Amino acid sequence: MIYPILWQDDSVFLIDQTRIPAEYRLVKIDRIEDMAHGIKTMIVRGAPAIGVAAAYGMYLGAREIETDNKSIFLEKLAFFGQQLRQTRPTAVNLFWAIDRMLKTAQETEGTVEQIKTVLLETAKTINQEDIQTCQAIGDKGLEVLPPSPQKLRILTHCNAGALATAGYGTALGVIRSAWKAERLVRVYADETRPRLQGAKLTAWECVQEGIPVTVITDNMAAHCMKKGMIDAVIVGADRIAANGDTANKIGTYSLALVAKAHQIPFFVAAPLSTIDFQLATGAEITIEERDFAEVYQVGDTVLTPPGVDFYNPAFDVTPAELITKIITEYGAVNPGDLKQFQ
Ligand SMILES: CSC[C@H]1O[C@H](OP(=O)(O)O)[C@H](O)[C@@H]1O
Repeated sequence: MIYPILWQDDSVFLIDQTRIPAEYRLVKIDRIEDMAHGIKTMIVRGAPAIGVAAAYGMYLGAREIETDNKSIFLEKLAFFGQQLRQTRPTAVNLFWAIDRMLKTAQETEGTVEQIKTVLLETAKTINQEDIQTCQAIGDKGLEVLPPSPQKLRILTHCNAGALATAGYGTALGVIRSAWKAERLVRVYADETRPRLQGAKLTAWECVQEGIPVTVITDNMAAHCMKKGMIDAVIVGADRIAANGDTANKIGTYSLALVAKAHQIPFFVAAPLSTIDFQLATGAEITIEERDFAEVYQVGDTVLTPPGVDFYNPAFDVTPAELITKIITEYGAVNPGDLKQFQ
């Protein structure tokens, strides 16, 4: 199993996802500012993984606070929470995890040192819960995959795998469960410009586990669907609004439109913690805009001439009506039926 975040020897170790597949390198994180940097620079990325990383980050911050006064401790901890909130705006898991750690600290009786101990245990619990949730999503996904007699060819976008979670993955979790159940023949992985999480991370995960994978460029997806090469599309999510509108990696919306045009089922796989009931529709979801260099440069190669302008939204919003089902750890639901979980 691939675990992108590990607690070991009193430190957090992150798989440096900016180095995969060229190099498998662990980064040791001892301070909250380094965890904030790791989230912002996408050493660790993926909505659930960001939440777990933030939970450990909150403990690392708590560990740095030198006071036995609970009020002062909580005040400083809230400041650290603000630091982590400013790393990336779209994945709701980040904010949910910070809030859960703050609430735990506020509600825990005892000395500051005892609270710190409880915070570490809470971060570990959040980590373990996410792995179990992803495994449940994976297995629940089997219930809604097309019942085709032949094994399925599933297209996915970006990386919603073990690397994007605490382990096992959401979209790739369904793919892993389908592979284990001998329901899958091949994964088609969109490379996913501009950061290429599909070509680099999803492909790496599949190769690690012997799952046949074909990497395609994002602009090949429609052609593959038209040629009858794809039986289903499964993607992850960063934030889902109450009406089922879903924010996910840029390019997901166009993939959903193309799937609809070819009458191919389009699934979103995500834990309940990704649903933001504070937002009525996807129009209210903040879309992160990232450094233009991600668009004009691949590795050391600059793609464009001087003098051009850029736009780099990291996510887009797929309207609920383009989503066949949202696969959660409690089962697959229609996008318009999320209120049952509120
Ligand atoms: C398991 S959902 C992961 C989700 O996060 C990714 O974004 P990023 O790589 O920028 O963190 C992408 O939207 C995935 O679907």
